[in-house]
Amino acid sequence: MTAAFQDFYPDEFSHCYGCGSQNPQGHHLKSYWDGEETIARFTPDAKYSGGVPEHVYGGMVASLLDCHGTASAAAFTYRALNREMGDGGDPVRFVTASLKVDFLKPTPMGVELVVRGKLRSIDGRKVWVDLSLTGNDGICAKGEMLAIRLRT
Ligand SMILES: CCCCCCCCCC(=O)SCCNC(=O)CCNC(=O)[C@H](O)C(C)(C)COP(=O)(O)OP(=O)(O)OC[C@H]1O[C@@H](n2cnc3c(N)ncnc32)[C@H](O)[C@@H]1OP(=O)(O)O
Repeated sequence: MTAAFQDFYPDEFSHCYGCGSQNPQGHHLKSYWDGEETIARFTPDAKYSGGVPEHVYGGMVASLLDCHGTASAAAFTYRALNREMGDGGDPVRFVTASLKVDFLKPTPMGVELVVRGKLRSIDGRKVWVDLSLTGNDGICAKGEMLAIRLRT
């Protein structure tokens, strides 16, 4: 089975509620390559409802974009450096500096959501990632992230 980007985060940095393997209460989001883009799939539990039970609340949508975006920034950077995650070199780690979310339509509950990341640009430690979240009837949200590479 293919390892997810998050599987390569060092344990001491894997406590994120959205994607950390060391957080037993968290969502454990997993991000992968899909050609030149990145992809993650997630089906929120019914307790993450928005105004009505049929819709997912916006914080969950933003959280999925957030975690997939930083993982994608790391993956894009490894690829740009012609490196592999887990290659034994200095780990490439990112945090979110800025995340803009456009909520285009309600996100449906009870279906698998698909989150995609596309590299816009890499400028030194700054990586811009374009994000989208799709339900069963098209794109529900779009995001723009500026991720910053942590100094090692
Ligand atoms: C840890 C590894 C695993 C992580 C996995 C889980 C991640 C899940 C996603 C998250 O939820 S991350 C948590 C939410 N994010 C944070 O808590 C980050 C808080 N902010 C910081 O720690 C610092 O502000 C940050 C590391 C982002 C930047 O501080 P630095 O001192 O390293 O860099 P600096 O302030 O010099 O900024 C670097 C460049 O980015 C630019 N920049 C920083 N913040 C910006 C911003 N908000 N908007 C636009 N540009 C920004 C800044 O202008 C500068 O541009 P230039 O190089 O061109 O001069």
